[in-house]
Amino acid sequence: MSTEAQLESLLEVINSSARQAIAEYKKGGNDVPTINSPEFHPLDNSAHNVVLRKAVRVLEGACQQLCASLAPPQRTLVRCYDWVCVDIAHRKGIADVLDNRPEGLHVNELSRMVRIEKTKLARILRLLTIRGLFKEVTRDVFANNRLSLVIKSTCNAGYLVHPGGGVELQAASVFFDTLNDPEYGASHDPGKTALHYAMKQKGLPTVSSSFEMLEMDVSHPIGRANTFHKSMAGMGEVLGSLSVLYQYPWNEVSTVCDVGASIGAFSIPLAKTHSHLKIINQDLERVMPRAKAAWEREAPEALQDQRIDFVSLNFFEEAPVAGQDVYYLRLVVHDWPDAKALTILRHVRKAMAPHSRVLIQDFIIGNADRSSDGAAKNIGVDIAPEPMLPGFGSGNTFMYQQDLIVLMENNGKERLLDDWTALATAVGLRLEKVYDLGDTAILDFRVA
Ligand SMILES: C[S@@+](CC[C@H](N)C(=O)[O-])C[C@H]1O[C@@H](n2cnc3c(N)ncnc32)[C@H](O)[C@@H]1O
Repeated sequence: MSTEAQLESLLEVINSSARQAIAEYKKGGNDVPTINSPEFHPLDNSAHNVVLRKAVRVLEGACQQLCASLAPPQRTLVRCYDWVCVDIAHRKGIADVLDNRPEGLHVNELSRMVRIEKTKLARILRLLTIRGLFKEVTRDVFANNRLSLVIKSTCNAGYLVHPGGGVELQAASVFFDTLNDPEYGASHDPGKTALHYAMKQKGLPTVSSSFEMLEMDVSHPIGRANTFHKSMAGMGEVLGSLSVLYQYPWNEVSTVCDVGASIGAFSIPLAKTHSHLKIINQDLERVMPRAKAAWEREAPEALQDQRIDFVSLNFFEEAPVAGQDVYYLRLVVHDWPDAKALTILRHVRKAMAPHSRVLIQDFIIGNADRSSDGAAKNIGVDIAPEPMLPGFGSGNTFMYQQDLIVLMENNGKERLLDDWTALATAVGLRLEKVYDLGDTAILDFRVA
């Protein structure tokens, strides 16, 4: 394909994916949202939006690829502080203050309420408006819109920007030094990461992985128990991962063990949607009280009907409860380097009966040379149309960001399909099928 033909193809991909997204929004007689829409669209909080998510994955990837092709390269290199501003807006509760004020609020008044100097606040908010977050109604008057509603304190997604105590910021700020350090740079130990490097520099006690920090006293400079579990629920919302509730044939199974369940951000909705399932919530002992409280609050009927059990587990030391139909690991394996991931999967394999399945909900990175596209497609992975970058390019930005976050925190990693099958083969599992959900995927493994 000539270079110009490649750009023409990208334009076609942009056009067709945008039209597909518009059609999805219009289903059921709804309007298509615009950047100024003041309210959520019914699809925004729906678990039935896989087609939309897949269209947007293509649209975002192709748009960015076209811009990066046509822009002077220096221009694409600019540093981006959007997330710093999102974090400030979230922690200051600006979307809450603007709630039910469609006419907006002058920055002078807003500044008084959230205690940020007014000219600085206006500049922070103005940067966010170019990303579609908040609306500048008239000069210096800001209002909520559909995007800013997502960072109200009642939504979980905002917590993802700052899961707690600024851990990510601290790790990122020393990442360069960590990579150059003779001890940390080459290490794949989950206790020798940029995060640990930052802690060492501050003279803080060492921990074996970032999860140990969750339970540190909240007065600890990087303790973060309070917001981490909310951020996990937020992660589910950002990724639309609950679409699995409708995309997987749950009628084929009766028992589910949620391994590394946290407080049940996946298994509570699972219990509510598929009431025939008996579920076991397994995580570290210290997480159990918080998990029980979440189930009592959000799914008391499951407790009453004895459809949920809580069994503590250290998946590096022991196997989960034996003989369940499904072992579900959502965003767990990506936290760990291969050696640790193998230990977890070996323990899960040990618990499995011949009929058991392991469902891993995680990310799949596209292969750069596209040599395995055919095999991936056959097993259920969507393939980006040519001439898009493999794996949908920046249509999968969140996945590549996660790859860096788990690297900086635990030496974890996102994996190619080949990496997943290699891990599985090593522990006596085979990949039966992949369910591509647009952002994450479900890898369905069976006993080999
Ligand atoms: C990234 S979170 C995912 C939580 C949950 N699966 C979800 O998607 O909401 C990883 C979970 O693994 C748990 N975890 C970490 N180390 C563990 C261990 N050694 N044994 C069992 N669970 C562990 C953490 O407590 C945390 O809840």
